[in-house]
Amino acid sequence: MKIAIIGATGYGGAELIRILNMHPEVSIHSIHSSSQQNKPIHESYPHLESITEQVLQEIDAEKIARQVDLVFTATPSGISSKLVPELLNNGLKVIDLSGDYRIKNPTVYKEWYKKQPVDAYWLHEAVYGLTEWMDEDLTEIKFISNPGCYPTAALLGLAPLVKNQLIDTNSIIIDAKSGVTGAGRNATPTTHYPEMNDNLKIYKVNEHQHIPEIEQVLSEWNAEVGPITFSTHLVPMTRGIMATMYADLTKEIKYEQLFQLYQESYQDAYFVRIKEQGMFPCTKEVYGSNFCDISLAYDKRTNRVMVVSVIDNLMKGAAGQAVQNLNKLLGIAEQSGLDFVPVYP
Ligand SMILES: NC(=O)C1=CN([C@@H]2O[C@H](COP(=O)(O)OP(=O)(O)OC[C@H]3O[C@@H](n4cnc5c(N)ncnc54)[C@H](OP(=O)(O)O)[C@@H]3O)[C@@H](O)[C@H]2O)C=CC1
Ligand SMILES: CC(=O)N[C@@H](CCC(=O)OP(=O)(O)O)C(=O)O
Repeated sequence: MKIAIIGATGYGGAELIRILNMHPEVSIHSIHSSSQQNKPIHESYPHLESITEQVLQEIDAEKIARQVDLVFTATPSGISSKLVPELLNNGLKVIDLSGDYRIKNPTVYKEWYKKQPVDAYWLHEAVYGLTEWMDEDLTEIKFISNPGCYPTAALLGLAPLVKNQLIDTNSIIIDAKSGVTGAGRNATPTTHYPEMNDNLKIYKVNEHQHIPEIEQVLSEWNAEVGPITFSTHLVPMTRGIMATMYADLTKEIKYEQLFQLYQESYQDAYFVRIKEQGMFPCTKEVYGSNFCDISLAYDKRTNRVMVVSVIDNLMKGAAGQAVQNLNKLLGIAEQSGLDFVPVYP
């Protein structure tokens, strides 16, 4: 399949180039930028020099549609909302990495993103791409909205508990931490080195735009789920997300039963690895890979369960999951082009 990448100069776009270059069924026909046209991508990303000589091109939906079958839009929220309808109207398939098509209620999107929502028609067209929990036959799908990075880690960690009504749905607390690439390539006063190095920051308290995304999916799984508590922290590391989640169990249940439930829930999920008791995952064990590693603990004193879920935000949290979704769309093995060992240490 021939594909194009818009937003190729960003971290998500560069990661798409890296992994799609190794994909057996895909060729990257063109890469696009709104600000760096006619420049070779390796000027922005020297690590790509030997694998591509491609030059960044303008964003012209009609022209792209004549040349490729599918476009990845690794563009900011508020930009994808304008770009994607144009691409779809030209007959292209699209996998969008932004937050513009994840929230199904336009009023909720506007409240949390502080941006103009897209027309409800396009929200309806978008299939939410949390790959492990998608029921649709994706080979017929034209448009996938890739999940947010934090929601991916949190939802994969909570799914078995919520779907099986094992927790008090009003007791969910998600305490999440992210590496700085989660904020994109442009430095800001919050993310540049002297501010971030040797520092730990909590941010967007009770205001994070991923709150409604997580609540939307949890309540699709279990209608009783109410508002969640979700806190986000910036950690002085490049990649990685750890979501530590707590909830009250509705009945007494042994650790072994919980562990078995998680193993069964993810027995066919190549990229979700359930760790043995006491083997809590760390972000480095998934670094540069599409894996999500999950561990559980049960505190019998409080009857509370704790779930720890780690991903690489640029991979399973963005480009990796987008390629996993492409594989579903192509009807090929979900690990095609993604089957590599994490970088360690
Ligand atoms: N970083 C992460 O961990 C994750 C990111 N995401 C989402 O993925 C998307 C990309 O994120 P990320 O790569 O980190 O962001 P970056 O800020 O690193 O890159 C954003 C890209 O968007 C392009 N862009 C900016 N303005 C426009 C415009 N007006 N028209 C077209 N393109 C534009 C920029 O390229 P240029 O200026 O050259 O056009 C740049 O390539 C975002 O929606 C983000 O929220 C989702 C999950 C995780
Ligand atoms: C570390 C960091 O700043 N992370 C970003 C993730 C943003 C993102 O991925 O945005 P959408 O999913 O909404 O498009 C944040 O917390 O806002």
